[in-house]
Amino acid sequence: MLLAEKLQTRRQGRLFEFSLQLQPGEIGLLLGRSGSGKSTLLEMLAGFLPISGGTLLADGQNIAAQPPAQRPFTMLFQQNNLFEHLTVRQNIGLGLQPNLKLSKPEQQALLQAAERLQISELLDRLPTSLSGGQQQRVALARCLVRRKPYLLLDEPFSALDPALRQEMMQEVRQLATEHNIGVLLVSHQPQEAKDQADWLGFVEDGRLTFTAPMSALTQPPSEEFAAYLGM
Ligand SMILES: Nc1ncnc2c1ncn2[C@@H]1O[C@H](COP(=O)(O)OP(=O)(O)OP(=O)(O)O)[C@@H](O)[C@H]1O
Repeated sequence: MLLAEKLQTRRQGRLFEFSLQLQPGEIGLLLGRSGSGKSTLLEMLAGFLPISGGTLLADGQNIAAQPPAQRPFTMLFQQNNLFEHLTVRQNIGLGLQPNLKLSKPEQQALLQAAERLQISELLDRLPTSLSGGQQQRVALARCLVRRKPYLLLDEPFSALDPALRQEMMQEVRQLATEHNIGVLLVSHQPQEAKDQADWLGFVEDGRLTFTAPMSALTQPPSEEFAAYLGM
């Protein structure tokens, strides 16, 4: 389980402080207005921002001082996840070996991930020749081969059309369940993401002010949240 308690950082003098729990195999959906701090939370977890206070435990181990590469996270952004001069095969391979010298089992893992994400026939193409949806599948395949227990998704599908966004969300749901990966997903499309999420968190002014299991969410709990949802 991932556990953050009063995890703090400062940006431009502003305090961000987050507490949350994420179980393996669970998808937590993070909503909130632009600038509220959703990306900041993911960047703190991933180790891209200095932590100035609080606790960060992954499966009981304190990971707050670990560099990003050693933390149990892989992160996927809205775009620019791929190296344009490398083939799809090489882009996925980077998740296994930075020098791209893959052992036989690693090559096998790469092929399995490509098959799992239905991109086997794209392996020798360059990312620029792929559609946005195909590119995000390649990026997801790289996340998958890294075999990290937690996946941080920062609006990864927002550039895709609605049908494709739904399809990719279903894919993430299946990957989370099959591989027992805990997923934190930032999305501005709550209606589309909510069916696949286990719980929802609302970020306001640098804090997670509200979390609830999806099943318990019949009415938005605060005026601010209702306003965000346009209700
Ligand atoms: N690289 C940065 N350097 C300094 N301040 C930043 C940086 N990125 C974001 N901020 C500031 O931190 C605050 C929170 O930004 P953050 O990107 O976490 O919000 P967000 O909720 O993810 O917004 P959005 O939904 O627009 O992506 C904002 O006030 C923003 O200006």
